This record gives sequence, C-alpha cells and structure tokens, in this order.
Amino acid sequence: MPVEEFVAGWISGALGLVLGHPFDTVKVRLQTQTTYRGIFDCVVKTYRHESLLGFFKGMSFPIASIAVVNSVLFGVYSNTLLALTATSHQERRAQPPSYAHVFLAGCTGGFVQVYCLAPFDLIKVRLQNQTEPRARPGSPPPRYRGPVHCAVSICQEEGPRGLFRGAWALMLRDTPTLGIYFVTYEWLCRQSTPEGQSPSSASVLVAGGFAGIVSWAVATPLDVIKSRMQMAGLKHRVYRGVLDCMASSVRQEGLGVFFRGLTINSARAFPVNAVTFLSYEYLLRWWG
Ligand SMILES: CN(C)C(=N)NCCC[C@H](N)C(=O)O
Repeated sequence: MPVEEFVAGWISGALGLVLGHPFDTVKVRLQTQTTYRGIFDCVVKTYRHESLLGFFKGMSFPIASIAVVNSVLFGVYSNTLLALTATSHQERRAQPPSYAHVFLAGCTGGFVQVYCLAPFDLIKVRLQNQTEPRARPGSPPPRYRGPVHCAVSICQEEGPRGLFRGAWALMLRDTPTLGIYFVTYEWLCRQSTPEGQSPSSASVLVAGGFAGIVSWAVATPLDVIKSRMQMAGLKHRVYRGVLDCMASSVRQEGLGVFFRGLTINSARAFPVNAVTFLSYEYLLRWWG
C-alpha cells in the first residue's frame, strides 16, 4: 500500500487548517449560539472580548489530529482508487478513472475518516464555543482548560461514548460530501487540462477551492445539526437523534437554520482546499 498519499494528506491538511481556523471558529459560533447578528458582529465581538487569540481557540488539537484525519482521508481515497482501477496516482493522469470510481473512493475515504475525526471535532467545537477571555486573575476559569482537560471532562461527565457525540451526523455529512468533493476537483482539473497532462498550479488551486465550496455548501445543513448535537451534552439538552435535532431546530428557528454558517463556510472552504490540493499534488509529484 503506497504511504506517500498518507504523508502528503497530512502535510497538506495541516497547511489548510491553519489558514482556515479563524473562519471555522466564527462558523461554529454562528451555528451554535444565537447571540450574534451575523458574521461581522461575531468577528467584532470575538476580537473585542478575546483578542486575535479568540479566533485560534481549539486549534492545537486539530493540528495534531489532522495528521490522522487528512492522511486517512487522502490515503484511503487514493488506495481505494488503486484497488478499483489498478492505477497509481502518477498513472491516473494518462488513464483517468471514471467519475463513479472517484465518487466511490471519496465516499469510502469520508466514511473511514469519520472514526478518527469524531472525537477531535467534538473537542474542537466545545473549545471554540468557550467565549470567555483568556484567564485573568480573579475571573472564573473557562469550563475546559485545554483539549486534554476537555477530553477527560467529557469522559467523566458524559461517559466515554460522549466523545462520539454527533458522530452519526458527522458520518451522514461526510460520506456523500467527500464523494462530491473529489468528483468536483477531478472534473474541474480535467476541464482545464489537455488530455494526458498534469494540471497546472492555477488549475489545481481553482479546482481545489471550488471542490471545497461545493462540498461545504452541500454539507452545511448536516454540519449545523452535527455541531448542535455536539454541544447538546454540555447544555444538558438531549436530542433523541439526528431527526429530532433537525425537527426541533426547524421548529424553533425555521428552515433558515440549515443554512447557518453557509457564507463563512464557503469563504473558508476556498483558500483551505486550494492550499490543501496544491500542496498534496506537489508533494506527490516531488516524491513521484
Ligand atoms: C464538505 N467536507 C466535509 C469536506 N470537504 N471535507 C474535506 C475537508 C477538507 C478540509 N480539511 C476542510 O476542512 O475544508
């Protein structure tokens, strides 16, 4: 099994993550809290209360976890394509796989990475939702002192299964949308590249950026539900499942709830995924 795809997936994911984390914090807050009037209001309040550091809350853990999550996603995707089409990454430019194979491999990568992503994503969302400024003498400490304290507290207060809160919604979000992600990327690369050649850097950037936007646009409704289910344990609010969370969110806030964070998700998705795909392609060409 070729391992370069796993390593390239890790490095490219980490680069994209640092670039996108401030957008991600604003998105999570808009999706789970009702105190903000919009993106601008959330950015201003976060900056005033928590300084620039507020936008980077909960980032250390994803940086560590992206090593596992993105390498599993890209590694499983590429190795599934290898199993389906008997072509390596380098051979696929001359013999492009069918879109059905790309979709199937993307869905497989998305499905498998959920098992690694679920606990890391839960901890990230809990930490991003802590709006207290950095600890000052005399002020009450935030509920979670950091990622490890957060993981231990969740295990103690909600049981070890609590670490997988929202995992069903995450699986429903990621399995089909990662199929769409890789199909969009492949399709756009092929449109802008003469047959048999490797796509240029500009093609990879644009195709990666749009693959991010399209897949996140489709993923946003389940992303909202996933984030709410992840926060539910903390608020001692229990949803009976994904459908119950959907129904109760729509009842209270209308259908618009499914599009919370769509703009910021799309704004984040372009640079993050442009950089992710560019570094992934370059690392593999460099090693190939
Ligand atoms: C729509 N979904 C779930 C995705 N496209 N997932 C792939 C993640 C790529 C990148 N790390 C990101 O966070 O955008």
